Amino acid sequence: MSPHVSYFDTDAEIRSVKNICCIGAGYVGGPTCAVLAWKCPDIKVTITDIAEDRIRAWNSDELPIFEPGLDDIVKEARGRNLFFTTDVDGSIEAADLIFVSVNTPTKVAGIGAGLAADLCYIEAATRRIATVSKRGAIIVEKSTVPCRTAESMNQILSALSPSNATFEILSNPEFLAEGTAVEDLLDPARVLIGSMPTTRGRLAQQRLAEVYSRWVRPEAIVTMGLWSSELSKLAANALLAQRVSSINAIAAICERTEANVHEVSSACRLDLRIGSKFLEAGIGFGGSCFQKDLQNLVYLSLSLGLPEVAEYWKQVLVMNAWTKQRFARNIVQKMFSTITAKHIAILGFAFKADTGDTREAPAIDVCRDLLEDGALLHIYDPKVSSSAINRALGPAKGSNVSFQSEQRAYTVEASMQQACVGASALVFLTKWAEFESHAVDWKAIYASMSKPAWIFDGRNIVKDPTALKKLGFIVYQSGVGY
Ligand SMILES: NC(=O)c1ccc[n+]([C@@H]2O[C@H](COP(=O)([O-])OP(=O)(O)OC[C@H]3O[C@@H](n4cnc5c(N)ncnc54)[C@H](O)[C@@H]3O)[C@@H](O)[C@H]2O)c1
Ligand SMILES: O=c1ccn([C@@H]2O[C@H](COP(=O)(O)OP(=O)(O)O[C@H]3O[C@H](CO)[C@@H](O)[C@H](O)[C@H]3O)[C@@H](O)[C@H]2O)c(=O)[nH]1
Repeated sequence: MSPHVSYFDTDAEIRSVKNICCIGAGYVGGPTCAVLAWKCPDIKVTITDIAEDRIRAWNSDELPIFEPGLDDIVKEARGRNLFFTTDVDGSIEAADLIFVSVNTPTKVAGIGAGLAADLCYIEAATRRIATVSKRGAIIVEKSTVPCRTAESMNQILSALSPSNATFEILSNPEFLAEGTAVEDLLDPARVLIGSMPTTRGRLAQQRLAEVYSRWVRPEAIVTMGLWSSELSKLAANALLAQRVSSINAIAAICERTEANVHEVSSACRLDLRIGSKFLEAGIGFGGSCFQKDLQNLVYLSLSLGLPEVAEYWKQVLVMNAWTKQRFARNIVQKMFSTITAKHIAILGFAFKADTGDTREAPAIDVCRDLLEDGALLHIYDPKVSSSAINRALGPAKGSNVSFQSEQRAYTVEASMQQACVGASALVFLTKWAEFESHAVDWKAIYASMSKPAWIFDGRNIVKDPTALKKLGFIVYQSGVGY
């Protein structure tokens, strides 16, 4: 290993941070560095990506992702000290500090397929840095990576970079949740900064801490070892996902015992040792992170020769898959065991509210199961485009995609009311505030539907089932026994 990469203590200088580059303009790189630029007007922040359409969108009035509050921040900082560009090399070359915020999806082929993280984007970014950065830089792992990924990055830098370039790798995992990204970034529960236990490692850690300390409470900036920081990200997501699967397992028991999971979870929440968050039962967790990071943890455990640990975390995924399936099966069963040619309104498609993201959305599995059983779906989501739904489900019947062989029986609708017209059932799959609003005219919706009219609530949206039953609806709620 070459001495210019600080696995060893050296007296080489770590520059103060005046110019930041972020590789990857996605759901994490975009908001994270936009907030950083907004809060630190004296630091030049360049977000770079190989995806031209994404960069074009970041430079336009239609940002590529929807996050409450993000538009205003980008508008204020863009062109002042925040820049979006496809010039990856130029951005790297000028940077004192480089966030690596590329995607780390689950491998789909080869060794570890279906479990291991695909690190090809991390490797490609690291190789670019090694080749292009003449002076060296602090490199910050922002992506979620398996424990000890920094070691491989270090080896790449050692092998490829010029000998007078000095690099230091830090781990700074991101904990923002989609839909509340700006809020989370402005007031994070914690900012982890992991470094090697060397003088230079600690100095680099301090440099990054200085940047965050411009707006983050000092007690929330936590420094630790590099490997602990990498593993903390996987551990946090595993623990959160585990809570969701645990309450969904309890929900299944509730449905068979006339118990109500919302009452049971509120009883549990009162215990401060259990805590109040992440105990909402429903149709299972989605999103680009929980499943991928659990798979990553399962693979890591197997690679470390810990099959019992791997099996333990795998069960969280098994319970989640079963929860989605069980919800779809319940719909078929309650609707007289056949949904062939029945119209069903799907309300919500995003994996959670306040985002247009559909990655691993439970709605995809539920819709696929219902379509498989012959239903005709009418899908409405306030933030998910019809092209995103087409990508997730395959093109709708009647759409003009001539080269696609398999077409699906669904339409994308412009409103909740429109989706419900003529439907036998409405199914809540995302907890959008507009579905819970007092402004919803349930009487009119009931009148517009086929009879009997069912409601299947997978997101605890219906607060007064008795009122809806009085109107004539047959109401089923996840985790509520009747
Ligand atoms: N989405 C979230 O809420 C979230 C939260 C915390 C952590 N994370 C983690 O952050 C990482 C990024 O997630 P994301 O959701 O932003 O992914 P994303 O797919 O939205 O964005 C990644 C971007 O990186 C770009 N990219 C890939 N290789 C590149 C290269 N060599 N040079 C330049 N650009 C390159 C891609 O084109 C893409 O636009 C992942 O590891 C993820 O697990 C995500
Ligand atoms: O009680 C709950 C809480 C969440 N969910 C579902 O769980 C999924 C994930 O929700 P959430 O964690 O709020 O959103 P993400 O954007 O996926 O954020 C998670 O994943 C990110 C990526 O790693 C982390 O940074 C965040 O800290 C972590 O919360 C969604 O489908 C939710 O509907 C439930 O079903 N019940």
